[in-house]
Amino acid sequence: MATALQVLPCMARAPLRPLLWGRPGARLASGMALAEHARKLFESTIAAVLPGPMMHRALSLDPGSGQLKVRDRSFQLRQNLYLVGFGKAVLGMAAAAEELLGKHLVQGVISVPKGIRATMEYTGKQEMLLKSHSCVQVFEGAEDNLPDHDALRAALAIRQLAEGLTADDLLLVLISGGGSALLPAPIPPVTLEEKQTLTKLLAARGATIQELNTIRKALSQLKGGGLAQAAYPAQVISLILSDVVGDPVDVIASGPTVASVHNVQDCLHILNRYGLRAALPRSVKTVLAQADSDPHGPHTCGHVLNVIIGSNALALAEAQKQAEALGYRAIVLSTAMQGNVKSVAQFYGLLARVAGAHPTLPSTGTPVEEGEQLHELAAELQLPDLQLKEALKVVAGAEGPVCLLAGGEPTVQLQGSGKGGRNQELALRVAAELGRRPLGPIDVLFLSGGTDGRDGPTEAAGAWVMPELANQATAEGLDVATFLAHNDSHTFFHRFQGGAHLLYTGLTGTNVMDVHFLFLKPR
Ligand SMILES: Nc1ncnc2c1ncn2[C@@H]1O[C@H](COP(=O)(O)OP(=O)(O)OP(=O)(O)O)[C@@H](O)[C@H]1O
Ligand SMILES: O=C(O)[C@H](O)CO
Repeated sequence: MATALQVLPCMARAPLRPLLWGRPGARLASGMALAEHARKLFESTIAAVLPGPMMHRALSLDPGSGQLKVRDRSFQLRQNLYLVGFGKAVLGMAAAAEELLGKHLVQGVISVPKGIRATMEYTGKQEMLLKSHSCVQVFEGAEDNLPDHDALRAALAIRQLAEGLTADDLLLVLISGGGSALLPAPIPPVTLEEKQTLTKLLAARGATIQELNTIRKALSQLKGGGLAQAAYPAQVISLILSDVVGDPVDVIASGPTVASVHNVQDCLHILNRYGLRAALPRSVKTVLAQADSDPHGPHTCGHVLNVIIGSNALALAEAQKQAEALGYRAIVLSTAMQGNVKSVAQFYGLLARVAGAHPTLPSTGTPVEEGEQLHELAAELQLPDLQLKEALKVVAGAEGPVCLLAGGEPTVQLQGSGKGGRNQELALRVAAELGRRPLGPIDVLFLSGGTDGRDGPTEAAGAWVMPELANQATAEGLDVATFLAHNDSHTFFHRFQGGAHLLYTGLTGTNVMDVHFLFLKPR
């Protein structure tokens, strides 16, 4: 009731659009349509970045001559092809490589997430599976995206294969996000457990992926160019599916085929920043002390071709096409959504508010103020490719519904011990922002989903929300703020409306970061 009353003044100042609030039933129907569109769009976005199509785009083989073309480079195949891979998308990438290059393939080893083959079999995704008598050995490990002994065994098998190669051989390296956890080979005396603890602490304290992977590289035999070095003098082709903003090849999966440019000072700064330097285990200190005298020098990677074959930008380009096919004016806001999840949520909240209030802009002070806040926040977030003005122009000029698309990876600083993930936490925070004050005469839906299908250590890929959520939750006895304070977004969504707002895809077999969709539909 209070909400409806607060909305009225805003309606009175909105002369540019017909304001049809509709009966509650009609509003619900409109909400349902948005939710259906959101789910559809999420599914088709993921389908666009499945490994097979991207591998086929990057590679071609002339069956007569055995010439393999990768972008504008040619390589001669003559039963001299070896394959290694690690990452959440690597099973499907390996299956595509086997299909394309199988008769030249001598041997392979890949390290992929636990349970991924069973998931692909169960969901009938045959194209993601290797042949039954494949020469590629599969290791499954890194449950919950943490390095474990299975992943360590895989890393050692990969190292052994690489070290056995000669100058006549060609090593195809398949890399995707999640590769760091699936290729752990700590430099002794650092143990797997010590590395696991350190990376977990850094991640929980909000370290960026660049910072996290700088430390991982310094403590690893294979990261930071170590794998390329092990494979020398064989030629190395790395095909990389990017899950990092800006597609930096030295950061994705900690750059095992890219020489590291970081030194000990960089590592110590990072450890200092997160208050971890004082409590470092002796083994880590020992390895860092040795690091500068034994770098994986830049000269070690001249034999490598690193190629990005897919990214978040590709996924969003497809999402834009699909959204337009569903009848929305669509625009990609950014492929580099980074920063604290709280600020990112505030950004989307303000964006929806400014977009919703747009018709009232000339006649009221408040939305102008919010417009300024939005621009200030955008500047603070430092999103290099943000198309904010263009997006607001699209909203202003649109006759019908609009879909704003973005991708990236905000950071969560864990404070509570609840169960959640980046996407679910972002969605819940956006719901809280949207529910703070009434919006203009529009229906709004926000979706945040991880393209790998797993949001943090949960079974869900993400969640979708609408402005009514906070009030509806209160009516169900669920307090959004309390769940947020404990980083317990998954528990919240699991309980709220029987889990209806959760996105479940299962492991998708790909990984190009997260996608965010903001649907705005004038009433
Ligand atoms: N309870 C929680 N609430 C919110 N976020 C969480 C929670 N627990 C973990 N996270 C976040 O989940 C992230 C890890 O998620 P996930 O395992 O999906 O990794 P990822 O970053 O997608 O992995 P990769 O980049 O290696 O593919 C971390 O950023 C962590 O802060
Ligand atoms: O594996 C990793 O390091 C992250 O997914 C970034 O690529």
